[in-house]
Amino acid sequence: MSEVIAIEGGHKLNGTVVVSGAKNATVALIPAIVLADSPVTVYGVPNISDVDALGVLLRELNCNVEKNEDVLVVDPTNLKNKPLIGEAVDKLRASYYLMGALLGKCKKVTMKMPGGCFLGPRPIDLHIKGFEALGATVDYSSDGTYTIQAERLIGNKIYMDFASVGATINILLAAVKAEGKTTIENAAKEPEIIDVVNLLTKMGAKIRGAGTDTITIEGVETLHGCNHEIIPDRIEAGTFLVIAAAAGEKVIVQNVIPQHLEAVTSKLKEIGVKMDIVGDSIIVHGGIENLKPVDIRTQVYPGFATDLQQPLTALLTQCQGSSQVVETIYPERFGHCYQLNSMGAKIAQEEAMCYIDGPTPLHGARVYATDLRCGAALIVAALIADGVTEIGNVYHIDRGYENIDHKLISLGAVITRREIED
Ligand SMILES: CC(=O)N[C@H]1[C@@H](OP(=O)(O)OP(=O)(O)OC[C@H]2O[C@@H](n3ccc(=O)[nH]c3=O)[C@H](O)[C@@H]2O)O[C@H](CO)[C@@H](O)[C@@H]1O
Ligand SMILES: C=C(OP(=O)(O)O)C(=O)O
Repeated sequence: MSEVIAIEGGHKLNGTVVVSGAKNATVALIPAIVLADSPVTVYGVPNISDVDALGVLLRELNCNVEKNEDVLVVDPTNLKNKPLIGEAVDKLRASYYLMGALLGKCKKVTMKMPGGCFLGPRPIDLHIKGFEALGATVDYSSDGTYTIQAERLIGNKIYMDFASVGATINILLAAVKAEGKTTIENAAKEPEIIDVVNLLTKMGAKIRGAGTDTITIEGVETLHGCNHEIIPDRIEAGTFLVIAAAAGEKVIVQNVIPQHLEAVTSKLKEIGVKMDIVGDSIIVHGGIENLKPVDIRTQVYPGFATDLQQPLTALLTQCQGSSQVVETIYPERFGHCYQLNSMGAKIAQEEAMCYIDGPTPLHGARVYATDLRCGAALIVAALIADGVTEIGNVYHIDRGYENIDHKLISLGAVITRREIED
């Protein structure tokens, strides 16, 4: 059995939507907790399936995990290190943060290659090089399992060929308890990295430079419990800005950090979307009449986020003329184009680019979320399409959007969810 959501297009959205805690921060914060010797309480935890899968993995490691609404308490006091080779590892990309966290805490980790959205090849060579630079040996067995271990972890200077989000966080997790000083150069600067560093600092870690391209870590012997509130999800917020622009009349997107959204708000302004920023809210005055085409190039933060490329592409189908998208992070992240075309869009894809010819009326169809943000793109399209769109593979969407059906229904969308035979 699997689930599909059916969206009846054409209903104008109005009202307020509250953004949840950031998926990409949460999924790193939870593994980071195993480094502590006492319980950590995290507030603002989104109710998404990635969090459920991490709960399974932490319980496999004998951590006590309690979740009550958006509050998560993890007690790692009785942690037992064991190989992570079960199916929960496949459910999300971020299971790989347990590599860095367990290596840092226990000096040994065995786990298989992580899952997550297929966006083309997603190697983890930079993570591995970072662990090796700290003194670890890495064995990769033919069944796809890594064993990473070290007698001692010793701080080092690590230059990353690419400012990878995952490698930056994984090296941080392995280095916080290493002996001496580690410097990560060409580190990623995403807000989620700052959030992880804030948690680690509250746990007693000594880290400087998060949010810049040079992060230094002075190793400490022990880390302890603390309380932490997760930052709002800038990708969920950006998705709702696009949804509001496409299908909204007046929609207030609440609980945002506007600076985190500058790349997407400036593109939306260029398209002609009217928005007002008031404190931690963005008020969007939507409507797809007279939108201007734009060119987008995805980049590392603070550039335009690859995770918002797909939902924005759905809006670009309604702009008056040709738009162009260049994907520099994941050259194959174009699974949504075929699906949008089956709803009436005119998108041509070539290598790491796509060209969108607009405006094209969209019609309801049976489509599939090929990955999480493809699912978001299909939701944008379905809300403005003529008729009913059925979106399959909803489990991708549930990995990263808390309660998406109910959030949209509260704005006036008409959505149902049902199970189907596979
Ligand atoms: C859980 C999480 O936070 N996921 C986010 C994270 O993914 P993730 O951490 O996997 O993304 P990275 O920043 O590491 O990857 C970016 C690029 O670097 C390449 N690369 C990465 C690591 C490596 O060892 N070798 C290598 O070649 C990747 O294939 C990709 O082409 O950042 C991406 C880029 O903003 C986002 O799309 C994902 O939503
Ligand atoms: C690609 C994404 O997630 P992950 O890295 O967890 O697969 C995403 O959030 O868009």
